[in-house]
Amino acid sequence: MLQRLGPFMRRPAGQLAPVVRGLSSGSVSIKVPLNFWAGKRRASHEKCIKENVYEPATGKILCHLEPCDAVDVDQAVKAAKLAFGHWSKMSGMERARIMIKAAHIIESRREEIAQMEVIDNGKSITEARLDVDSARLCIEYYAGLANTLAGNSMVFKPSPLTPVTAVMLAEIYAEAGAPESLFSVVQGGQETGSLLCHHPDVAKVSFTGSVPTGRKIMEMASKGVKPVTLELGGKSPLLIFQDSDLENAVRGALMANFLSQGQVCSNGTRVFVHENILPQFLEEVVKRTQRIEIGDPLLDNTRMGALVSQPHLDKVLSFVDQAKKEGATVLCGGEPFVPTDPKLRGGYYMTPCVLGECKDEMTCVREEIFGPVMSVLSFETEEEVLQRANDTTMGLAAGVFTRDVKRAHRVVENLKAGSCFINNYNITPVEVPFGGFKMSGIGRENGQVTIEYYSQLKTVFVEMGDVDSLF
Ligand SMILES: NC(=O)c1ccc[n+]([C@@H]2O[C@H](COP(=O)([O-])OP(=O)(O)OC[C@H]3O[C@@H](n4cnc5c(N)ncnc54)[C@H](O)[C@@H]3O)[C@@H](O)[C@H]2O)c1
Ligand SMILES: O=CCc1c[nH]c2ccc(O)cc12
Repeated sequence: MLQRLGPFMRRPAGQLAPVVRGLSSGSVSIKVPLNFWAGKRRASHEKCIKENVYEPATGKILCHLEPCDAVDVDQAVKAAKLAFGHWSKMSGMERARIMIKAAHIIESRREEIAQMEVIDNGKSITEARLDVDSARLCIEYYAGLANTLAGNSMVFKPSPLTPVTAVMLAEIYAEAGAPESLFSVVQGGQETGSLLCHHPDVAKVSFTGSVPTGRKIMEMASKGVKPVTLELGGKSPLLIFQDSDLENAVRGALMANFLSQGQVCSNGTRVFVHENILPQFLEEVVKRTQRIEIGDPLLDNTRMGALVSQPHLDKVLSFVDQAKKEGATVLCGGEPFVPTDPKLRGGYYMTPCVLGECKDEMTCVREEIFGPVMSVLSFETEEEVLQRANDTTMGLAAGVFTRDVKRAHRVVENLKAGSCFINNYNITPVEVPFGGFKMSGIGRENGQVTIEYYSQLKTVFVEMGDVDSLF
Protein backbone atom coordinates (compact mmCIF):
# COMPACT_ATOMS: atom_id res chain seq x y z
CA MET A 1 0.00 0.00 0.00
CA LEU A 2 2.96 2.34 0.49
CA GLN A 3 3.07 3.14 -3.21
CA ARG A 4 -0.36 4.73 -2.98
CA LEU A 5 0.63 7.26 -0.31
CA GLY A 6 1.23 10.82 -1.47
CA PRO A 7 3.39 13.08 0.70
CA PHE A 8 0.32 14.88 1.99
CA MET A 9 -1.41 11.68 3.00
CA ARG A 10 -1.01 9.51 6.07
CA ARG A 11 2.22 7.53 6.15
CA PRO A 12 3.68 4.96 8.56
CA ALA A 13 5.10 6.33 11.82
CA GLY A 14 8.76 7.25 11.65
CA GLN A 15 8.80 7.76 7.88
CA LEU A 16 9.62 11.32 6.83
CA ALA A 17 7.58 13.04 4.17
CA PRO A 18 9.74 14.21 1.25
CA VAL A 19 10.10 17.98 0.96
CA VAL A 20 8.35 19.04 -2.22
CA ARG A 21 8.31 22.48 -3.75
CA GLY A 22 4.61 22.92 -4.46
CA LEU A 23 3.42 24.18 -7.83
CA SER A 24 0.15 26.03 -8.15
CA SER A 25 -2.16 26.26 -11.15
CA GLY A 26 -1.36 29.26 -13.34
CA SER A 27 2.09 29.80 -11.82
CA VAL A 28 4.19 27.77 -14.25
CA SER A 29 5.75 29.07 -17.43
CA ILE A 30 8.24 26.75 -19.13
CA LYS A 31 11.04 28.38 -21.09
CA VAL A 32 13.49 25.48 -21.46
CA PRO A 33 13.48 23.50 -24.74
CA LEU A 34 11.29 20.39 -24.77
CA ASN A 35 13.14 18.21 -27.27
CA PHE A 36 15.78 15.85 -25.89
CA TRP A 37 18.43 13.80 -27.61
CA ALA A 38 22.19 13.23 -27.43
CA GLY A 39 22.20 13.97 -23.73
CA LYS A 40 20.45 17.31 -23.50
CA ARG A 41 17.36 19.41 -24.07
CA ARG A 42 17.41 21.00 -27.50
CA ALA A 43 15.61 23.67 -29.44
CA SER A 44 14.56 22.78 -32.97
CA HIS A 45 17.47 23.50 -35.38
CA GLU A 46 15.42 25.95 -37.48
CA LYS A 47 13.71 29.06 -36.20
CA CYS A 48 10.34 27.41 -36.75
CA ILE A 49 6.91 28.79 -35.96
CA LYS A 50 6.38 28.14 -32.28
CA GLU A 51 2.97 26.92 -31.20
CA ASN A 52 1.31 27.94 -27.94
CA VAL A 53 0.69 25.15 -25.44
CA TYR A 54 -1.99 25.92 -22.86
CA GLU A 55 -2.36 24.81 -19.26
CA PRO A 56 -5.76 23.04 -19.18
CA ALA A 57 -6.57 24.14 -15.61
CA THR A 58 -6.26 27.86 -16.38
CA GLY A 59 -6.14 28.30 -20.16
CA LYS A 60 -2.88 30.25 -19.69
CA ILE A 61 0.07 29.74 -22.04
CA LEU A 62 2.28 27.10 -20.42
CA CYS A 63 5.07 26.92 -23.00
CA HIS A 64 5.80 27.07 -26.70
CA LEU A 65 6.16 23.99 -28.83
CA GLU A 66 8.91 23.90 -31.44
CA PRO A 67 7.95 21.13 -33.85
CA CYS A 68 10.89 19.02 -35.01
CA ASP A 69 11.52 19.01 -38.74
CA ALA A 70 13.23 16.42 -40.96
CA VAL A 71 16.74 17.45 -39.86
CA ASP A 72 15.87 17.22 -36.15
CA VAL A 73 14.11 13.88 -36.55
CA ASP A 74 17.04 12.51 -38.52
CA GLN A 75 19.49 13.62 -35.81
CA ALA A 76 17.37 12.06 -33.07
CA VAL A 77 16.93 8.77 -34.95
CA LYS A 78 20.63 8.53 -35.86
CA ALA A 79 21.54 9.16 -32.21
CA ALA A 80 19.07 6.47 -31.13
CA LYS A 81 20.67 4.05 -33.57
CA LEU A 82 24.07 4.65 -31.96
CA ALA A 83 22.53 4.20 -28.51
CA PHE A 84 21.04 0.89 -29.62
CA GLY A 85 24.55 -0.34 -30.48
CA HIS A 86 25.84 0.49 -26.97
CA TRP A 87 22.73 -0.79 -25.18
CA SER A 88 22.76 -4.15 -26.98
CA LYS A 89 26.37 -4.75 -26.00
CA MET A 90 25.60 -4.31 -22.30
CA SER A 91 24.69 -7.37 -20.27
CA GLY A 92 21.07 -7.89 -19.25
CA MET A 93 22.11 -7.32 -15.66
CA GLU A 94 23.67 -3.92 -16.49
CA ARG A 95 20.56 -2.84 -18.36
CA ALA A 96 18.31 -3.94 -15.51
CA ARG A 97 20.43 -1.97 -13.03
CA ILE A 98 19.96 1.25 -15.03
CA MET A 99 16.22 0.68 -15.24
CA ILE A 100 15.97 0.09 -11.49
CA LYS A 101 17.93 3.29 -10.91
CA ALA A 102 15.49 5.18 -13.16
CA ALA A 103 12.60 3.71 -11.15
CA HIS A 104 14.22 4.92 -7.91
CA ILE A 105 14.65 8.43 -9.30
CA ILE A 106 10.98 8.45 -10.33
CA GLU A 107 10.01 7.34 -6.82
CA SER A 108 12.12 10.07 -5.20
CA ARG A 109 10.66 12.76 -7.51
CA ARG A 110 7.09 11.41 -7.38
CA GLU A 111 5.37 14.56 -6.21
CA GLU A 112 7.28 16.89 -8.53
CA ILE A 113 6.53 14.72 -11.58
CA ALA A 114 2.88 14.30 -10.58
CA GLN A 115 2.42 18.05 -10.15
CA MET A 116 3.98 18.75 -13.54
CA GLU A 117 1.74 16.10 -15.12
CA VAL A 118 -1.29 17.91 -13.66
CA ILE A 119 -0.11 21.24 -15.09
CA ASP A 120 0.53 19.56 -18.48
CA ASN A 121 -2.61 17.43 -18.67
CA GLY A 122 -5.31 18.87 -16.40
CA LYS A 123 -6.07 15.63 -14.52
CA SER A 124 -6.35 15.55 -10.71
CA ILE A 125 -3.22 15.27 -8.59
CA THR A 126 -4.63 12.11 -6.98
CA GLU A 127 -4.72 10.37 -10.37
CA ALA A 128 -1.39 11.83 -11.47
CA ARG A 129 0.36 10.38 -8.39
CA LEU A 130 -1.02 6.94 -9.26
CA ASP A 131 0.13 7.40 -12.87
CA VAL A 132 3.67 8.15 -11.68
CA ASP A 133 3.52 5.00 -9.55
CA SER A 134 2.35 3.02 -12.61
CA ALA A 135 5.28 4.34 -14.63
CA ARG A 136 7.72 3.32 -11.90
CA LEU A 137 6.14 -0.13 -11.52
CA CYS A 138 6.28 -0.64 -15.27
CA ILE A 139 10.03 0.08 -15.37
CA GLU A 140 10.61 -2.17 -12.34
CA TYR A 141 8.62 -4.99 -13.93
CA TYR A 142 10.54 -4.88 -17.21
CA ALA A 143 13.84 -4.49 -15.35
CA GLY A 144 13.00 -7.89 -13.85
CA LEU A 145 12.70 -9.35 -17.36
CA ALA A 146 15.68 -7.47 -18.82
CA ASN A 147 18.28 -9.96 -17.53
CA THR A 148 17.57 -12.39 -20.32
CA LEU A 149 16.73 -10.08 -23.25
CA ALA A 150 18.06 -7.74 -26.00
CA GLY A 151 17.07 -4.06 -25.55
CA ASN A 152 15.79 -1.27 -27.83
CA SER A 153 16.27 2.47 -28.07
CA MET A 154 13.27 4.72 -28.58
CA VAL A 155 12.42 8.12 -30.05
CA PHE A 156 9.17 9.28 -28.50
CA LYS A 157 6.86 11.97 -29.84
CA PRO A 158 4.31 13.05 -27.23
CA SER A 159 0.99 14.68 -28.07
CA PRO A 160 1.58 18.36 -28.91
CA LEU A 161 -1.08 19.14 -26.27
CA THR A 162 0.97 17.57 -23.45
CA PRO A 163 4.66 17.96 -24.25
CA VAL A 164 6.20 18.55 -20.82
CA THR A 165 6.60 15.40 -18.72
CA ALA A 166 8.05 13.06 -21.37
CA VAL A 167 11.19 15.20 -21.34
CA MET A 168 11.48 14.66 -17.59
CA LEU A 169 11.52 10.92 -18.24
CA ALA A 170 14.31 11.36 -20.83
CA GLU A 171 16.36 13.27 -18.24
CA ILE A 172 15.72 10.57 -15.65
CA TYR A 173 17.00 7.79 -17.93
CA ALA A 174 20.10 9.88 -18.70
CA GLU A 175 20.69 10.45 -14.97
CA ALA A 176 20.25 6.73 -14.33
CA GLY A 177 23.18 6.00 -16.67
CA ALA A 178 21.39 4.95 -19.86
CA PRO A 179 23.51 5.39 -23.01
CA GLU A 180 23.06 8.82 -24.56
CA SER A 181 19.88 8.93 -26.72
CA LEU A 182 18.53 5.60 -25.53
CA PHE A 183 15.25 7.43 -24.91
CA SER A 184 14.83 10.65 -26.89
CA VAL A 185 11.93 13.08 -27.25
CA VAL A 186 10.98 14.96 -30.40
CA GLN A 187 8.07 17.37 -30.19
CA GLY A 188 5.51 18.13 -32.85
CA GLY A 189 2.22 17.18 -34.43
CA GLN A 190 1.35 15.09 -37.43
CA GLU A 191 4.29 16.24 -39.62
CA THR A 192 6.84 15.17 -37.02
CA GLY A 193 4.92 11.92 -36.42
CA SER A 194 4.90 11.17 -40.09
CA LEU A 195 8.67 11.89 -40.40
CA LEU A 196 9.26 9.28 -37.70
CA CYS A 197 7.04 6.70 -39.40
CA HIS A 198 8.85 7.16 -42.73
CA HIS A 199 12.42 7.31 -41.41
CA PRO A 200 14.34 4.32 -42.80
CA ASP A 201 16.20 3.73 -39.52
CA VAL A 202 13.01 3.40 -37.47
CA ALA A 203 12.48 -0.35 -37.28
CA LYS A 204 9.15 -0.42 -35.43
CA VAL A 205 6.30 2.03 -34.88
CA SER A 206 4.25 2.00 -31.70
CA PHE A 207 1.30 4.39 -31.69
CA THR A 208 -1.29 5.40 -29.10
CA GLY A 209 -4.16 7.54 -30.38
CA SER A 210 -7.41 7.54 -32.29
CA VAL A 211 -8.57 4.99 -34.85
CA PRO A 212 -8.43 7.42 -37.83
CA THR A 213 -4.83 8.40 -37.02
CA GLY A 214 -3.92 4.77 -36.32
CA ARG A 215 -5.06 3.87 -39.81
CA LYS A 216 -2.75 6.54 -41.29
CA ILE A 217 0.16 5.33 -39.14
CA MET A 218 -0.30 1.77 -40.38
CA GLU A 219 -0.40 3.02 -43.96
CA MET A 220 2.85 4.97 -43.49
CA ALA A 221 4.58 2.08 -41.73
CA SER A 222 3.50 -0.25 -44.53
CA LYS A 223 5.66 1.74 -46.98
CA GLY A 224 8.74 0.55 -45.12
CA VAL A 225 7.16 -2.84 -44.22
CA LYS A 226 7.56 -1.95 -40.53
CA PRO A 227 5.72 -3.75 -37.76
CA VAL A 228 3.22 -1.64 -35.80
CA THR A 229 1.70 -1.71 -32.35
CA LEU A 230 -1.53 0.28 -32.36
CA GLU A 231 -3.27 1.24 -29.10
CA LEU A 232 -6.41 2.94 -30.39
CA GLY A 233 -9.83 4.05 -29.27
CA GLY A 234 -12.75 2.26 -27.71
CA LYS A 235 -16.50 2.35 -27.11
CA SER A 236 -16.52 -0.29 -24.43
CA PRO A 237 -19.65 -1.84 -22.93
CA LEU A 238 -20.38 -2.33 -19.24
CA LEU A 239 -23.17 -4.85 -18.52
CA ILE A 240 -25.00 -4.58 -15.21
CA PHE A 241 -27.28 -7.54 -14.47
CA GLN A 242 -30.28 -7.59 -12.14
CA ASP A 243 -28.45 -9.73 -9.55
CA SER A 244 -25.44 -7.46 -9.27
CA ASP A 245 -24.37 -5.73 -6.07
CA LEU A 246 -25.84 -2.34 -6.99
CA GLU A 247 -23.50 -0.30 -4.78
CA ASN A 248 -20.46 -1.82 -6.46
CA ALA A 249 -22.02 -1.62 -9.91
CA VAL A 250 -22.51 2.13 -9.45
CA ARG A 251 -18.93 2.54 -8.21
CA GLY A 252 -17.72 0.52 -11.20
CA ALA A 253 -19.73 2.63 -13.64
CA LEU A 254 -18.18 5.81 -12.21
CA MET A 255 -14.66 4.35 -12.41
CA ALA A 256 -15.45 3.24 -15.96
CA ASN A 257 -16.44 6.73 -17.09
CA PHE A 258 -14.95 9.59 -15.14
CA LEU A 259 -11.23 8.93 -14.56
CA SER A 260 -9.09 11.58 -16.28
CA GLN A 261 -12.21 13.58 -17.17
CA GLY A 262 -13.36 10.61 -19.24
CA GLN A 263 -10.20 10.74 -21.38
CA VAL A 264 -9.33 7.06 -20.96
CA CYS A 265 -9.29 4.73 -23.95
CA SER A 266 -10.69 1.73 -22.08
CA ASN A 267 -13.66 3.56 -20.53
CA GLY A 268 -16.93 1.64 -20.36
CA THR A 269 -19.07 4.39 -21.87
CA ARG A 270 -21.99 2.22 -22.99
CA VAL A 271 -23.57 1.19 -19.70
CA PHE A 272 -26.24 -1.48 -20.28
CA VAL A 273 -28.45 -1.86 -17.19
CA HIS A 274 -31.10 -4.55 -16.72
CA GLU A 275 -34.54 -2.90 -17.02
CA ASN A 276 -35.64 -4.10 -13.55
CA ILE A 277 -32.90 -2.21 -11.74
CA LEU A 278 -32.61 0.78 -14.07
CA PRO A 279 -34.48 3.34 -11.87
CA GLN A 280 -32.42 2.52 -8.73
CA PHE A 281 -29.18 2.48 -10.75
CA LEU A 282 -29.90 5.85 -12.37
CA GLU A 283 -30.90 7.49 -9.10
CA GLU A 284 -27.67 6.42 -7.40
CA VAL A 285 -25.33 7.04 -10.35
CA VAL A 286 -26.71 10.55 -10.91
CA LYS A 287 -26.51 11.39 -7.19
CA ARG A 288 -22.84 10.38 -7.07
CA THR A 289 -21.95 12.02 -10.37
CA GLN A 290 -23.37 15.32 -9.13
CA ARG A 291 -21.17 15.03 -6.03
CA ILE A 292 -17.90 14.78 -8.00
CA GLU A 293 -15.65 17.63 -6.90
CA ILE A 294 -14.63 19.59 -10.02
CA GLY A 295 -11.95 22.25 -9.88
CA ASP A 296 -8.29 22.99 -9.34
CA PRO A 297 -6.60 19.72 -10.29
CA LEU A 298 -3.67 20.40 -7.96
CA LEU A 299 -5.92 20.27 -4.87
CA ASP A 300 -6.10 16.98 -3.00
CA ASN A 301 -9.89 16.88 -2.77
CA THR A 302 -10.50 17.54 -6.48
CA ARG A 303 -11.73 14.45 -8.30
CA MET A 304 -12.28 15.96 -11.74
CA GLY A 305 -9.90 18.46 -13.32
CA ALA A 306 -9.92 20.09 -16.75
CA LEU A 307 -10.19 18.51 -20.18
CA VAL A 308 -7.04 18.63 -22.27
CA SER A 309 -7.89 21.58 -24.57
CA GLN A 310 -10.61 24.07 -25.49
CA PRO A 311 -11.29 22.44 -28.91
CA HIS A 312 -11.59 19.05 -27.21
CA LEU A 313 -13.98 20.45 -24.56
CA ASP A 314 -16.10 22.01 -27.35
CA LYS A 315 -16.16 18.65 -29.16
CA VAL A 316 -17.29 16.77 -26.05
CA LEU A 317 -20.02 19.36 -25.34
CA SER A 318 -21.20 19.10 -28.95
CA PHE A 319 -21.61 15.31 -28.48
CA VAL A 320 -23.96 16.11 -25.56
CA ASP A 321 -25.97 18.53 -27.75
CA GLN A 322 -26.17 15.92 -30.50
CA ALA A 323 -27.35 13.31 -27.98
CA LYS A 324 -30.19 15.62 -26.90
CA LYS A 325 -31.18 16.19 -30.53
CA GLU A 326 -31.28 12.42 -31.09
CA GLY A 327 -33.60 11.88 -28.11
CA ALA A 328 -31.31 11.09 -25.16
CA THR A 329 -32.13 12.71 -21.81
CA VAL A 330 -29.44 14.60 -19.93
CA LEU A 331 -29.89 13.32 -16.36
CA CYS A 332 -27.06 15.48 -15.05
CA GLY A 333 -24.09 17.54 -16.21
CA GLY A 334 -22.95 18.07 -19.76
CA GLU A 335 -22.45 21.82 -19.23
CA PRO A 336 -19.34 24.01 -19.25
CA PHE A 337 -18.18 24.55 -15.65
CA VAL A 338 -16.59 27.79 -14.43
CA PRO A 339 -14.80 27.42 -11.08
CA THR A 340 -15.17 30.22 -8.54
CA ASP A 341 -11.39 30.69 -8.23
CA PRO A 342 -10.64 33.54 -10.71
CA LYS A 343 -7.35 31.99 -11.85
CA LEU A 344 -9.21 28.91 -13.12
CA ARG A 345 -11.84 30.79 -15.12
CA GLY A 346 -10.11 30.22 -18.47
CA GLY A 347 -9.75 26.46 -17.82
CA TYR A 348 -11.46 23.69 -19.81
CA TYR A 349 -13.96 22.30 -17.31
CA MET A 350 -17.32 20.64 -17.73
CA THR A 351 -19.76 18.89 -15.43
CA PRO A 352 -19.71 15.09 -15.74
CA CYS A 353 -22.72 13.90 -17.67
CA VAL A 354 -25.11 10.94 -17.47
CA LEU A 355 -27.31 10.40 -20.53
CA GLY A 356 -30.50 8.38 -20.09
CA GLU A 357 -32.88 6.83 -22.62
CA CYS A 358 -30.01 6.11 -24.99
CA LYS A 359 -30.57 3.88 -27.99
CA ASP A 360 -28.02 1.76 -29.87
CA GLU A 361 -28.09 3.86 -33.04
CA MET A 362 -27.44 7.23 -31.34
CA THR A 363 -24.14 9.01 -32.04
CA CYS A 364 -23.30 9.12 -28.31
CA VAL A 365 -23.56 5.31 -28.22
CA ARG A 366 -21.70 4.61 -31.46
CA GLU A 367 -18.80 7.09 -31.37
CA GLU A 368 -15.96 7.52 -28.92
CA ILE A 369 -16.49 10.83 -27.08
CA PHE A 370 -13.30 10.73 -24.92
CA GLY A 371 -14.88 12.93 -22.27
CA PRO A 372 -16.96 12.58 -19.06
CA VAL A 373 -20.15 11.37 -20.73
CA MET A 374 -21.83 8.10 -19.69
CA SER A 375 -24.54 6.70 -21.97
CA VAL A 376 -27.02 4.44 -20.15
CA LEU A 377 -29.07 1.85 -22.06
CA SER A 378 -31.69 -0.61 -20.85
CA PHE A 379 -31.71 -4.36 -21.64
CA GLU A 380 -33.91 -7.41 -21.01
CA THR A 381 -31.95 -10.62 -21.69
CA GLU A 382 -28.37 -11.86 -21.60
CA GLU A 383 -28.43 -12.97 -25.23
CA GLU A 384 -29.78 -9.60 -26.37
CA VAL A 385 -27.27 -7.52 -24.38
CA LEU A 386 -24.32 -9.58 -25.61
CA GLN A 387 -25.31 -9.06 -29.20
CA ARG A 388 -25.71 -5.29 -28.63
CA ALA A 389 -22.49 -5.00 -26.61
CA ASN A 390 -20.49 -6.58 -29.45
CA ASP A 391 -22.19 -4.50 -32.13
CA THR A 392 -19.30 -2.05 -32.51
CA THR A 393 -16.23 -1.73 -34.70
CA MET A 394 -14.06 -1.44 -31.57
CA GLY A 395 -13.10 -3.91 -28.84
CA LEU A 396 -10.71 -2.48 -26.28
CA ALA A 397 -12.43 -3.42 -23.01
CA ALA A 398 -15.71 -4.64 -21.50
CA GLY A 399 -17.15 -5.24 -18.05
CA VAL A 400 -19.86 -7.24 -16.36
CA PHE A 401 -21.45 -6.90 -12.93
CA THR A 402 -23.32 -9.96 -11.62
CA ARG A 403 -23.29 -12.20 -8.53
CA ASP A 404 -23.68 -15.28 -10.75
CA VAL A 405 -20.15 -16.59 -11.40
CA LYS A 406 -21.27 -18.89 -14.21
CA ARG A 407 -23.00 -16.01 -15.96
CA ALA A 408 -19.95 -13.78 -15.48
CA HIS A 409 -17.67 -16.30 -17.21
CA ARG A 410 -20.19 -17.06 -19.96
CA VAL A 411 -20.63 -13.37 -20.72
CA VAL A 412 -16.91 -12.62 -20.70
CA GLU A 413 -16.24 -15.58 -22.99
CA ASN A 414 -18.58 -14.00 -25.52
CA LEU A 415 -17.49 -10.36 -25.21
CA LYS A 416 -15.18 -9.35 -28.05
CA ALA A 417 -12.72 -7.18 -26.17
CA GLY A 418 -9.06 -7.27 -25.17
CA SER A 419 -9.59 -6.59 -21.44
CA CYS A 420 -12.67 -7.91 -19.66
CA PHE A 421 -13.51 -7.00 -16.08
CA ILE A 422 -15.81 -8.98 -13.79
CA ASN A 423 -17.33 -6.91 -10.95
CA ASN A 424 -14.81 -4.09 -11.37
CA TYR A 425 -13.50 -1.83 -14.13
CA ASN A 426 -10.35 -0.08 -15.42
CA ILE A 427 -7.78 -2.12 -13.56
CA THR A 428 -4.54 -2.26 -15.59
CA PRO A 429 -1.64 -3.82 -13.66
CA VAL A 430 1.62 -3.86 -15.59
CA GLU A 431 1.92 -7.66 -15.38
CA VAL A 432 -1.21 -8.11 -17.51
CA PRO A 433 -1.40 -7.56 -21.31
CA PHE A 434 -3.50 -4.61 -22.49
CA GLY A 435 -4.74 -4.00 -26.03
CA GLY A 436 -7.69 -4.15 -28.35
CA PHE A 437 -9.70 -6.46 -30.59
CA LYS A 438 -11.04 -5.24 -33.93
CA MET A 439 -10.28 -1.57 -34.75
CA SER A 440 -9.11 -0.87 -31.19
CA GLY A 441 -5.65 -1.95 -32.15
CA ILE A 442 -2.90 -4.36 -32.94
CA GLY A 443 -0.52 -5.90 -30.41
CA ARG A 444 -0.37 -5.57 -26.66
CA GLU A 445 1.25 -3.33 -24.06
CA ASN A 446 2.24 -4.60 -20.60
CA GLY A 447 2.94 -8.15 -19.49
CA GLN A 448 5.56 -10.54 -20.84
CA VAL A 449 3.89 -10.94 -24.23
CA THR A 450 4.70 -7.31 -25.12
CA ILE A 451 8.38 -8.21 -25.37
CA GLU A 452 7.49 -10.26 -28.47
CA TYR A 453 6.13 -7.17 -30.21
CA TYR A 454 9.44 -5.33 -29.74
CA SER A 455 11.84 -8.18 -30.56
CA GLN A 456 13.21 -9.92 -33.61
CA LEU A 457 13.69 -13.66 -33.58
CA LYS A 458 16.91 -14.84 -35.15
CA THR A 459 17.47 -18.53 -35.85
CA VAL A 460 21.10 -19.59 -36.12
CA PHE A 461 22.13 -23.01 -37.52
CA VAL A 462 25.62 -24.24 -36.58
CA GLU A 463 26.91 -27.33 -38.37
CA MET A 464 29.48 -29.21 -36.27
CA GLY A 465 30.10 -31.94 -38.81
CA ASP A 466 30.24 -32.18 -42.61
CA VAL A 467 27.60 -30.89 -44.98
CA ASP A 468 25.44 -33.77 -46.11
CA SER A 469 25.28 -32.80 -49.76
CA LEU A 470 23.15 -34.38 -52.46
CA PHE A 471 25.52 -33.02 -55.09
N1 LIG B 1 -5.54 2.02 -26.59
C1 LIG B 1 -4.80 2.81 -25.81
O1 LIG B 1 -3.92 2.37 -25.07
C2 LIG B 1 -5.03 4.29 -25.82
C3 LIG B 1 -4.48 5.06 -24.79
C4 LIG B 1 -4.72 6.44 -24.79
C5 LIG B 1 -5.49 7.02 -25.81
N2 LIG B 1 -6.02 6.24 -26.78
C6 LIG B 1 -6.86 6.84 -27.82
O2 LIG B 1 -6.29 8.06 -28.28
C7 LIG B 1 -7.32 8.96 -28.70
C8 LIG B 1 -7.13 10.30 -28.04
O3 LIG B 1 -5.84 10.78 -28.22
P1 LIG B 1 -5.49 11.92 -29.27
O4 LIG B 1 -6.62 12.87 -29.39
O5 LIG B 1 -4.15 12.43 -28.92
O6 LIG B 1 -5.39 11.06 -30.62
P2 LIG B 1 -4.90 11.51 -32.05
O7 LIG B 1 -5.03 10.33 -32.93
O8 LIG B 1 -5.56 12.77 -32.48
O9 LIG B 1 -3.35 11.89 -31.87
C9 LIG B 1 -2.44 10.98 -31.33
C10 LIG B 1 -1.03 11.35 -31.78
O10 LIG B 1 -0.92 11.18 -33.17
C11 LIG B 1 -0.25 12.29 -33.74
N3 LIG B 1 -0.74 12.41 -35.13
C12 LIG B 1 -1.93 12.91 -35.53
N4 LIG B 1 -2.05 12.80 -36.87
C13 LIG B 1 -0.92 12.19 -37.30
C14 LIG B 1 -0.45 11.79 -38.59
N5 LIG B 1 -1.18 11.99 -39.70
N6 LIG B 1 0.75 11.21 -38.67
C15 LIG B 1 1.49 10.98 -37.57
N7 LIG B 1 1.11 11.33 -36.32
C16 LIG B 1 -0.09 11.93 -36.20
C17 LIG B 1 -0.61 13.44 -32.85
O11 LIG B 1 0.34 14.49 -32.93
C18 LIG B 1 -0.60 12.78 -31.48
O12 LIG B 1 0.69 12.75 -30.95
C19 LIG B 1 -8.62 8.30 -28.29
O13 LIG B 1 -9.18 7.69 -29.42
C20 LIG B 1 -8.18 7.26 -27.26
O14 LIG B 1 -9.06 6.18 -27.10
C21 LIG B 1 -5.78 4.90 -26.82
O1 LIG C 1 -6.29 5.72 -22.26
C1 LIG C 1 -5.86 4.55 -22.13
C2 LIG C 1 -4.74 4.35 -21.26
C3 LIG C 1 -4.53 3.03 -20.63
C4 LIG C 1 -5.20 2.54 -19.53
N1 LIG C 1 -4.60 1.40 -19.18
C5 LIG C 1 -3.57 1.12 -20.02
C6 LIG C 1 -2.66 0.08 -20.04
C7 LIG C 1 -1.69 0.05 -21.06
C8 LIG C 1 -1.66 1.07 -22.00
O2 LIG C 1 -0.74 1.04 -23.00
C9 LIG C 1 -2.55 2.14 -21.97
C10 LIG C 1 -3.50 2.14 -20.96
